[in-house]
Amino acid sequence: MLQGVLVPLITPFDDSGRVDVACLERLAAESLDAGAAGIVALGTTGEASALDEEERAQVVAACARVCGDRDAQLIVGAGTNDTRTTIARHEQLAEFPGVAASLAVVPYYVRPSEPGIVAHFAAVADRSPVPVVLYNVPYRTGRGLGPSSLLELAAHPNVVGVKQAVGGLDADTLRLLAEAPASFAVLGGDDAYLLPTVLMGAVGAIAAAAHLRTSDFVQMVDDGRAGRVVAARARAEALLPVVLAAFAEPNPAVIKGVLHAQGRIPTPDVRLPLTNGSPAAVDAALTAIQAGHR
Ligand SMILES: O=C(O)C1=N[C@H](C(=O)O)C[C@H](O)C1
Repeated sequence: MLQGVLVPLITPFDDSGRVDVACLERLAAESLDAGAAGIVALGTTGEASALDEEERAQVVAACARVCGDRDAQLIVGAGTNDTRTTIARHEQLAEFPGVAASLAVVPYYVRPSEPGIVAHFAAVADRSPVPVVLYNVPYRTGRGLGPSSLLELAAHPNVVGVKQAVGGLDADTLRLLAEAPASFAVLGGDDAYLLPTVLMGAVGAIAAAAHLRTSDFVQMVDDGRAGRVVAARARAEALLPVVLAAFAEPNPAVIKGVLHAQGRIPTPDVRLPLTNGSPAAVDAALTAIQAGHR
């Protein structure tokens, strides 16, 4: 079963704007060595929508190599806003050994009905060679899934979890956590609310801010899952300024700026329509990271 902290890796670009595969492998290895249970390739943070097919394949192959070496969980973003394309992206995952699951976002832009979204995911899960994790992120997609639809999909044998990112710990999420079968992994997807979500039953998290202070995120989630509430809360409070700073501008601009300032990636560049993190936002994040180490 999927569990623990998974880092949705940024995609590093070199000076010529190409994907820096060696750097990506290093970042994946650093995250896993710091305690992350796995990696998400081609997430929002990985700028998947700005990569072409060849680049996407490079990223998945690199992450599969590192996760394979370390026996770590690899989830690969494969959702689009069209059912046929989403099925095709899922079928391509059969070429990569060791993919634990796909991450399939609620179809964005077209604003389907909730039954339409359920039918979309059922069609994808029917055909996918790997288990499917739903990605419920209404503030990005314009549409979301309520608890009844999520629980209906949780009964599909090839739907194994959800990354729940609804902008808070709301009553719908509490109902989902209370009623989901034990085999269905609810993963927190809002970095600021990870601990409360874990305390109410989530088994892990997909958190972009875990690029920074990875081991603290891992410890916080471990403590939360084990019921060590005082320790977990202290760590969550210490990490909150890091999370707020990381998301002060559109993700992953600030995280890339920080990783570049730390010498971990060759450029801080994101691809348009995103723009690079401002120096002020990157400095504020570096200060927040440093403060938590004191
Ligand atoms: O790429 C991801 O997966 C994540 N993306 C979210 C976003 O950019 O909205 C943030 C979350 O931490 C993980």
